[in-house]
Amino acid sequence: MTGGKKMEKKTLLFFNSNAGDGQAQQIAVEMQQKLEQKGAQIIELNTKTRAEAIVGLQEMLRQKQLAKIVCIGGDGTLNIVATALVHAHAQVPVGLIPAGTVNNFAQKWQIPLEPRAAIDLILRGNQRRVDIGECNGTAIVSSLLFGSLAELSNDVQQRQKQKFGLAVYGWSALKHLGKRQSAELLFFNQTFSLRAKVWVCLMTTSNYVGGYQYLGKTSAGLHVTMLNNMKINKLLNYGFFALTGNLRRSSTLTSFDIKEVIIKPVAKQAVSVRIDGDEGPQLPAKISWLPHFMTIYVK
Ligand SMILES: Nc1ncnc2c1ncn2[C@@H]1O[C@H](COP(=O)(O)OP(=O)(O)OP(=O)(O)O)[C@@H](O)[C@H]1O
Repeated sequence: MTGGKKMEKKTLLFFNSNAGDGQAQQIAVEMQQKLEQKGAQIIELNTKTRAEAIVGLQEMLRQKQLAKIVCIGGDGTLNIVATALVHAHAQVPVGLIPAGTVNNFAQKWQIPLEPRAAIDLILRGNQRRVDIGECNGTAIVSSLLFGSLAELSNDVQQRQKQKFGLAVYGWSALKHLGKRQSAELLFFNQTFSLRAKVWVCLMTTSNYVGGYQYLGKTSAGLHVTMLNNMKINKLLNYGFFALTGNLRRSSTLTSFDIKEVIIKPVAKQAVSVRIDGDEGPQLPAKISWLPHFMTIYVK
């Protein structure tokens, strides 16, 4: 800037009063004081919907107003920030104060679940770049899910999740087991193609899902795990290996790591995708791995 005073970059405090048990707003007040004591200039973004929040954030990123983003919420809230970073092709460091129900991303990166400890970690300033994914323009910070399990998750509302916790997914699964059909899908990129009947397909950016380590050693890329048909004996086998962190040793699964893939239903069938716990687009979808894309504050 010439002639005038150089505009000082600000810290965006982005929070979601719907996340977890609804404490994010209260946490935000305390975090604002802590950040201001350290000399940060705080701005907030007040929006009503996810779509509005993405557009608002994108605008701030384009104007290069932000020194950092402090995000208070779970994976769904962090996904809004990451999606705006993807749209704006921007690199602004992101600090996470976990206030969700599961907080998978925070557990993976050992970000303290206690807000004061999380803000101290951000203030220490240690950063690293982490891998995320992208599906038709939406970021994937932790996971993408489609198939019967994803559809039954669509039946679970945030209100029920806050009241009953994760048990609502188990209840919904029991209600639907046997009712839903698998979908015949084509997975392809420039070097591979696979046609499979899929009951459920999970893609993750790390070896964590639902706050637990479910995979051991993995190679570069998004980690894909598919259940091709669902019977109760398969479910038990799958559960055993998932709980012991060895999901890929289960004989009932197809799994691989991939950097880019297009997924299309073979017939005209509506298959919706869930990303980081929120309802996402329908297939077909182009899914890409974005290595070292997002800068976060870590221990
Ligand atoms: N600024 C916002 N405006 C509207 N909706 C938002 C906003 N921020 C987040 N949301 C939505 O609120 C819902 C809950 O958020 P979030 O996923 O962070 O919490 P959670 O579900 O309790 O946590 P977790 O994903 O870790 O289980 C999500 O559907 C998310 O998209």
